[in-house]
Amino acid sequence: MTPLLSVRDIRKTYGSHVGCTDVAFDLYPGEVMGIVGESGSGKTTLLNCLAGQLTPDQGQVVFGTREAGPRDTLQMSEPERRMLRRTDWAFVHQHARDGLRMNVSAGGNVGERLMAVGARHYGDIRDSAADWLGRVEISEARIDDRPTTFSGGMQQRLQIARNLVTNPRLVFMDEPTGGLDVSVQARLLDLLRGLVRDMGLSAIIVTHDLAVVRLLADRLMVMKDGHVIETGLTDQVLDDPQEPYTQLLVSSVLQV
Ligand SMILES: Nc1ncnc2c1ncn2[C@@H]1O[C@H](COP(=O)(O)OP(=O)(O)OP(=O)(O)O)[C@@H](O)[C@H]1O
Repeated sequence: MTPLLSVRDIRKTYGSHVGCTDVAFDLYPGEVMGIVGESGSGKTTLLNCLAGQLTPDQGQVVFGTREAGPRDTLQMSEPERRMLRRTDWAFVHQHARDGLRMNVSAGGNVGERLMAVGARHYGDIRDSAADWLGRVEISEARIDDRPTTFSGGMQQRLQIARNLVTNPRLVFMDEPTGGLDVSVQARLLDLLRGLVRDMGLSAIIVTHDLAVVRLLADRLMVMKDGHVIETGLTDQVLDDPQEPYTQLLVSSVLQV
């Protein structure tokens, strides 16, 4: 099987400080990769390099595009990358306000993504938006309301609907359940797990919450000081960690 994403030799420094280095892995279609590690280990830096939001100092990120097959996204022009972000890629931010347009209605937030990929028929767009609101457990009656009137959990579910409505090939998620109440997190996680399974999503999820990767990720990368120090199947890494650092992480001794 051809990988959906092939990452080679990624390095990103901030001056003399290493953000992440020596990162290489393949992600296959339908696979969910979790990236875990304590605060400052380089998770977000890596995710942003992979998602084209940060330019690494070196490396390759070859992605299987729908339109033109495998392409090194780091060699693309900015307009090409922008197009990818609107079509094949999706990015779920930790803070829903970073991924939503807060002064546009819930239906508009979802419909806008469809229009960006060419949908023009108002009735169809509204129907899809209503359908997606239902899929993320937001009442259709709220379709004309702005996200500012939603709870944090609802905003996050709306952000997920906005991201998934166009059927992206790869979803990047940065702490998707972070900053929410514990009970809200559990519900969101459950919803995400259902969507990942039903849609056969390919995703890369950064989190410090091992419960999130336990439920969602097929494979794990553990990061420390900008390096990937352990990789493997999620259950294998969490149940039988090989590296002392991973053992600390799993036993919750580290503050992550
Ligand atoms: N814009 C920046 N300028 C300088 N150093 C940075 C910058 N962004 C991140 N770093 C440093 O790079 C390292 C990796 O940071 P990064 O945010 O990727 O870690 P993280 O694992 O995502 O942490 P957190 O879970 O707290 O978000 C850290 O030492 C951080 O201080």
